[in-house]
Amino acid sequence: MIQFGIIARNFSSSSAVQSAIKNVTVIGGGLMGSGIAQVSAQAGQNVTLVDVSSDVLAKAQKSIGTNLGRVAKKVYKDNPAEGEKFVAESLGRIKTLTDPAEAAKSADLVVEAIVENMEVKHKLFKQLDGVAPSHTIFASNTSSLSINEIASVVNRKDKFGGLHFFNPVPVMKLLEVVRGAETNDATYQAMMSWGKSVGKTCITCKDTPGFVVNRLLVPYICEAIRLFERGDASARDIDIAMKLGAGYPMGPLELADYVGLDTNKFILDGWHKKYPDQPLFNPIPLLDKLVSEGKLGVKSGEGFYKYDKK
Ligand SMILES: CCCCCCCC(=O)CC(=O)SCCNC(=O)CCNC(=O)[C@H](O)C(C)(C)COP(=O)(O)OP(=O)(O)OC[C@H]1O[C@@H](n2cnc3c(N)ncnc32)[C@H](O)[C@@H]1OP(=O)(O)O
Ligand SMILES: NC(=O)C1=CN([C@@H]2O[C@H](COP(=O)(O)OP(=O)(O)OC[C@H]3O[C@@H](n4cnc5c(N)ncnc54)[C@H](O)[C@@H]3O)[C@@H](O)[C@H]2O)C=CC1
Repeated sequence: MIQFGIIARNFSSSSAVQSAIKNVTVIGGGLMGSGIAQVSAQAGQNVTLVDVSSDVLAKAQKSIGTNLGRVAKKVYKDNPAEGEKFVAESLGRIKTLTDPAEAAKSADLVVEAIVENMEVKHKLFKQLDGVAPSHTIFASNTSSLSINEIASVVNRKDKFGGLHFFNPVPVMKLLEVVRGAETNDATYQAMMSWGKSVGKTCITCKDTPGFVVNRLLVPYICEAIRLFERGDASARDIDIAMKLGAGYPMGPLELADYVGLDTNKFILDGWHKKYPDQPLFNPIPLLDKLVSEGKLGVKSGEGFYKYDKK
């Protein structure tokens, strides 16, 4: 059962974890950025959500409203008026912009959640480094890229780290806090307390491929795809096995479809290129085939399973 207890404590009692960070700029208003903006706003922070696309921003505001409504229904089930107030106040703390430089000028913390591409991330952080106040902490929500490599283009390497959230952000309780080679103690502590202030349980990770979760999850999903590819079991049986035999909320092939097969492939290919001697990161012909056919999972309507298009 999903519990919103930690989230609820953030705005409903004086025991909420305090963070010195009050102004958060989230760059990228897609799946992850909208969730990060939501949890920050519901914890009482001033949020600027940035995307290059104003359509994406409009969509993000709509989905944040819906998801805040889900939280309110649960937390304020006996007091709907208070729930409506919570939704309106949280939404009121989120402003949207299409210019990252403008948004960084008043930020205590910038959390980047844009496309998983090193060059694009470099271009963004280089620009931000020139305009953000000197105290501003920069963090990336990257799933698979090196934090040190992303940070290599900024001068404030001591104020740079990883804040890796999980999908769906409002529900998943973990936050991986990644210390880069030059992340200083003050930045690390500030990231840890900010993570707690938005209701997450934080763990500390080194800047290694996939940090903790994805280093285990990616090979696990890949082994499940290989097992299916060999014909050792059906997709449904593999998923049932891991749900009922290992207690996972989703089976590995369902999860691969949920995350996106293109994302799975992108991560695997990147790691294979970087670590060619690691057999766990070898390409998987079936995964390559599905992606080349446009079968990307839930978002395209078909992956290992078929889905109704929304
Ligand atoms: C090679 C691979 C590489 C990885 C690639 C990179 C990705 C990364 O870097 C890291 C990641 O994020 S990995 C993915 C991590 N996420 C998971 O493993 C999700 C596993 N699934 C689940 O936990 C549940 O099925 C789940 C929570 C999704 C749905 O739960 P249920 O099955 O119980 O379904 P519902 O009854 O619909 O939902 C339960 C409660 O949660 C609320 N909810 C669901 N989705 C939500 C969303 N998007 N936003 C806000 N609330 C949401 C839902 O309302 C429901 O609440 P209640 O009705 O109040 O219980
Ligand atoms: N999808 C997932 O399950 C997870 C993804 N991540 C990571 O989070 C990041 C974002 O992933 P998603 O939210 O899934 O992607 P997404 O594709 O849903 O959203 C990315 C957004 O960034 C915007 N964007 C691209 N370049 C930009 C720029 N220069 N300035 C401002 N906005 C820009 C795009 O318009 C898009 O709306 C990636 O680094 C990904 O690896 C981390 C954890 C889980």
